[in-house]
Amino acid sequence: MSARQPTPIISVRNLVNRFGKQVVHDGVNLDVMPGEVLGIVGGSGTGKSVLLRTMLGLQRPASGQILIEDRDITRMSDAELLSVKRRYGVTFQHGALFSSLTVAENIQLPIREYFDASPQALESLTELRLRMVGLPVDAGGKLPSQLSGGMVKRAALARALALDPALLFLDEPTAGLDPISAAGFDELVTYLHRGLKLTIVMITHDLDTLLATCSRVAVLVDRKIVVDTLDGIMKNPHPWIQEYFHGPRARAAQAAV
Ligand SMILES: Nc1ncnc2c1ncn2[C@@H]1O[C@H](COP(=O)(O)OP(=O)(O)OP(=O)(O)O)[C@@H](O)[C@H]1O
Repeated sequence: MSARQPTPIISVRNLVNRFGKQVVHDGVNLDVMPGEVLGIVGGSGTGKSVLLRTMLGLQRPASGQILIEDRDITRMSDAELLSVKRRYGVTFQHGALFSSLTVAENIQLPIREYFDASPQALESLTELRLRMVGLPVDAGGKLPSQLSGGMVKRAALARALALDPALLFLDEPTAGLDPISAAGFDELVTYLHRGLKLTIVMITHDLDTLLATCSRVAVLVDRKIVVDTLDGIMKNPHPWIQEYFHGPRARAAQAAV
């Protein structure tokens, strides 16, 4: 008797996205399996952000399906979509936190949106999330502008984890960080993935991050997607994939692992 394949937590089927005459995705298929860390890479302008926005239900595709836990979000009403959104956390590359709110207020925002929590419950949840991402509790009282770049990324992660999601989307989580802070963030992602059994989908340009954290990689090339294990993708003969994984910068990253 063969073991049953687990159901994908996200299934992207025949996705087409276009803007006017420009076709960005032309039949993209992608399964995200529960508990995996999937990295999405691709050259500039290949449609990584558009894919992320479509998977998050922020943008409707020209055609195709996005099934999250077997429900097609492209056909949902706004109210249904809101209940799905509660199940995942996101950190965006830009506009991570509201600058006029303290870190604690930022973390509490998604909780207040869905629950009528008491001030004590909000405070202890905030403290827990800050500790989970390796921030001191007093960071909660600061404004984002009073934190370092690495701390802002951690605070954004704390907010993404506020509702205890099963699924986490990270958009360029280490962009703009120095190599030591980036490596620290990679360790944190791996620790949270193992400890919380999270499924993580991450867009990244950072090969170090990809090698340190991801079990499978999806590469956007020629308006389609190629998905494989790290070992498998490195053997893929596509010229862009070969350059990305075996070019001069790639060799330096792999030597460092
Ligand atoms: N709202 C929009 N209107 C028109 N064109 C858009 C829109 N959003 C994205 N595009 C186009 O779609 C293509 C893919 O954009 P996207 O931002 O997804 O690329 P990316 O792979 O994330 O790039 P980068 O790595 O540089 O961030 C680009 O050519 C972009 O100009």
